[in-house]
Amino acid sequence: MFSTAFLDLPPLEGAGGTVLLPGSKSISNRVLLLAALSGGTTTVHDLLDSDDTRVMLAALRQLGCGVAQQGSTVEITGLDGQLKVTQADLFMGNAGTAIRPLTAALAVLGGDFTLHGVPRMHERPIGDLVDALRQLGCLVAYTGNPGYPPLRLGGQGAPPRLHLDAPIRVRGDVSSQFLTALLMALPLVARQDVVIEVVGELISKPYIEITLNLLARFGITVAREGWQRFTIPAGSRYRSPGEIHVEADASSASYFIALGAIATGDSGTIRIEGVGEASIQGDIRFVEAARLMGAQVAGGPNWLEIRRGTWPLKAIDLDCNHIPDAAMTLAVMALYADGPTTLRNIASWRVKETDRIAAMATEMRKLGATVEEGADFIRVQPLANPADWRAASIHTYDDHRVAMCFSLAAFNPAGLPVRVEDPKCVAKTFPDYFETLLSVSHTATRHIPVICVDGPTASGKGTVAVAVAARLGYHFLDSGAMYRVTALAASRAGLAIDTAHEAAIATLAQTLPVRFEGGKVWLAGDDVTEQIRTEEAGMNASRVSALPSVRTALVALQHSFRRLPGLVADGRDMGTVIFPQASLKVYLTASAACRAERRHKQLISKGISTTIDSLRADLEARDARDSSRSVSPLKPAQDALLLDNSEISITQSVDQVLAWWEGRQPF
Ligand SMILES: Nc1ncnc2c1ncn2[C@@H]1O[C@H](COP(=O)(O)OP(=O)(O)OP(=O)(O)O)[C@@H](O)[C@H]1O
Ligand SMILES: Nc1ccn([C@H]2C[C@H](O)[C@@H](COP(=O)(O)O)O2)c(=O)n1
Repeated sequence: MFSTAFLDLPPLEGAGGTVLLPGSKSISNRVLLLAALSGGTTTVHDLLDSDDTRVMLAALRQLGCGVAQQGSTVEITGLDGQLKVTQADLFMGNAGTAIRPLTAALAVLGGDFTLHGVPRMHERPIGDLVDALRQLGCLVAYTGNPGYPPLRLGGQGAPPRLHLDAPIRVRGDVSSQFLTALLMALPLVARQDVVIEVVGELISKPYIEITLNLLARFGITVAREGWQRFTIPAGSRYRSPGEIHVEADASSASYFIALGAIATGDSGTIRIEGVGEASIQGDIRFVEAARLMGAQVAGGPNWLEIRRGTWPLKAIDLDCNHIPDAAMTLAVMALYADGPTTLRNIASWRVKETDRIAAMATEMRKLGATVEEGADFIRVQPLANPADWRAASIHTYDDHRVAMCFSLAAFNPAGLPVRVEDPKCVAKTFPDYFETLLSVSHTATRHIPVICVDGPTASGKGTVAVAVAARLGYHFLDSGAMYRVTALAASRAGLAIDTAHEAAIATLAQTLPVRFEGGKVWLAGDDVTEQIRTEEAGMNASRVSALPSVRTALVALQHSFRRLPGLVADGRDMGTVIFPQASLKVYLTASAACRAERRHKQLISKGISTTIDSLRADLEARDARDSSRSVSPLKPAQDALLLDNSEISITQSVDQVLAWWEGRQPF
């Protein structure tokens, strides 16, 4: 997951490949609660691992359920319809799919519970559900603003006396989750037939279909008359199915369906695995909307393949009540359409993670689009000409879907980058969204930004480059490590590091079995991270790096680090030879005295005893060799910015490089 303050997506062009999507949030949280309310153990496969499912799992643990997790498989040992713990304070984060059904289940079971969440959760309405529960005889109190969490349930010791004779009326026109909550809670107390009547036009019906489908898997068959009246039969009792698989998330699939429709087709198709046309999730009908806009979509029971069809996309005018979450993706697709697109009947967007109509309109305007918004619709004018697009920093409102949707703007024909603020907000449903997107997206190499940090030994290049890469979410290339590993490989092969063995060492370097992984360096399966860090290894690296054929042999390996979303490269010739077109080049230096002192401290902290004088002599010798060799000598690139950090801290050095970088961005 990208935990950076922002993620700059370079302009993207093509896309192709296979994506395996995380499990559906709606199914995951429903299944967890149903398993918790059933008796025995339910093994849940392919569970989504996200903020919202973690919130649910934590609550279930607090309530006394057994939770054993191994990767994406979780075993839940349920409560068999009885409370084990009768008092708890439950944190619900911003998970609507957790707070609503838990509120209903705990309210009918009795006990004394408080449920609260993040500030935005306390702005999301829950009054219609509370009204229905109070009608039923449950004790529910608002401890903050009336109509919104936090809530206190029960508190009077004995379980509530429920009035089950009359139909329980619940509004269905604000959120279908209130009905879902009742449908999941009432089987716990169905000593007689229990009837729920929906007041108003029920929105998001496909989510109710998911609920009914999953209830059936757990032994509850609900009778339905249209979408107004639901009956839970007397004697209903939860029965675990033993094992259950969670489908991949159809709403998450929408971004990759859109990607296939937008990205230039010559890179092949986008294949999605884990969800297909037979999905029980309502958002699978996004496929129909994407086809209307011109996408070519083929599919099977649990896979989809998408490629670009009509281009530009076709504008649509669509009632999106049946696909409220995925419809946000259509709004960004509309930027690539042949006319204005209107998405209607989306009032529920206003009470989601953020006011999504306002958020989408505001952020699309930043991209240059003309957007009209109403209480329950949004109309988007396409950005027909490349010149109409603007580079924008997209605010994401702690809303995973805003972040994911706007990543698609990086395919703009103007070749502009897009900044996505707070990219970690995707953790709500798809923690690795950006990694997945970038793994199937392509762009011209020249679009992938590179920051070069060159300089003499112990100037702090590595330290600064690693920190800059971490702040930007970029890859990091430690080119010195390649020469160090080559020197080690040569000595393991019994080759003296001299011109007589240049060809043999270059051949070794060409196929060097080296791997850089999680801060570790592996040579043919051996962890050589520490071994290549000694002063002797540095000196050998300096010698090997003076051999021209060895340098040539390592060029392709260094270039291979230039991957999306960007690279920070540290070395001696990054800016002069390896990445001469880099977007920013920094030449980092410090006085020899200062560098010797730093290296001394570094080695002492590792328990290696040495003297400052000998270190200074070594590093001056190394500088001399690196600067005077015939090929790619150490020197600042002509267009490098010089930073002498003798008198400034690491933080100041990093901030300076980032400030220079920021100064070159168009946002
Ligand atoms: N202002 C500073 N900027 C960067 N590093 C500093 C600074 N002050 C102290 N250091 C320390 O200097 C030491 C040397 O830094 P580092 O290993 O990053 O240098 P380097 O240039 O990559 O060296 P080499 O070329 O030998 O790999 C580190 O222990 C680092 O923490
Ligand atoms: N781009 C590079 C990187 C390194 N070298 C050589 C010269 C150095 O003395 C040696 C070790 O580098 P370090 O790990 O200390 O950065 O490798 C080079 O020639 N070109």
